[in-house]
Amino acid sequence: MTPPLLARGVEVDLAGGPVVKGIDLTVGTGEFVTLLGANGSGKSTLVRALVGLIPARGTIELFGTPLTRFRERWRLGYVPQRPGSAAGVPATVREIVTSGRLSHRPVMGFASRSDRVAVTEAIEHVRLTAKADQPITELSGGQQQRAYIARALVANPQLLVMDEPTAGVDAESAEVLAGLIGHLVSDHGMAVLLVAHELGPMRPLVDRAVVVDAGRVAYEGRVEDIPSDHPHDHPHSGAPERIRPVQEEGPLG
Ligand SMILES: Nc1ncnc2c1ncn2[C@@H]1O[C@H](COP(=O)(O)OP(=O)(O)OP(=O)(O)O)[C@@H](O)[C@H]1O
Repeated sequence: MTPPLLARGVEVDLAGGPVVKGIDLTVGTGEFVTLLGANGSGKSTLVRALVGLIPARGTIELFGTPLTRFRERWRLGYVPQRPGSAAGVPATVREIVTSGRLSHRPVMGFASRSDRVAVTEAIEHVRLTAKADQPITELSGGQQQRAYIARALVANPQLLVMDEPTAGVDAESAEVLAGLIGHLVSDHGMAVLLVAHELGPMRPLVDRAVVVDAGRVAYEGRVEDIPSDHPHDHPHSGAPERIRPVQEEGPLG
């Protein structure tokens, strides 16, 4: 079966030089793969290349189609790292989630009844119904992250790519997210690529871990078998979740 994601020999250069140095990665249908690695190892850069946000060399195919020719955007959901709050008048939760249906609509089309139903359901799934019409800026960090996840999920993607969705979010939000993702993987066969420092409640969902070190794959296999000398926050270490500074990056995806 054609995998949702197939990457071979992916290389990315940023201003300072090579950051991703020849990575092979496959995510199969219904498979949950996590990308682990130390800060600055290239995980975010890799996933941004995989979803087409930045240029890369090598082969990247989504559902068997080369990335450059991939048009079925609804099949891919992407939750970027720590979306910053919007400047100007902040959008409500419902508006943000509705924007996730754009890939289902004709250009400039109005939201259909099915769009509205899908949006209401996605907001319910991340348990934000009571906050649906509040500006996103009035929500906690964890609730904001849930809204962005609802936006990624409202199009019913078959591959969901998430960049540290639970970094710095409250425990309840992390649990809600893990429950929801687990349901979508087991009942709908959604594939997941998760960048994480701490797996937390997502850990039981993981099929395969890929540890990135200095732009290369240093380990691939079961989470339980990751050698402890690999430079990442080892899942057995019990280290507290690292709270990282909010990045100056607008919401994408
Ligand atoms: N826009 C950019 N221009 C130049 N260099 C960058 C840019 N973004 C990231 N880098 C550098 O690329 C390297 C990899 O960064 P990246 O964010 O991909 O790592 P990461 O593994 O996701 O780290 P973290 O866990 O901290 O998010 C780092 O050295 C970083 O400083």
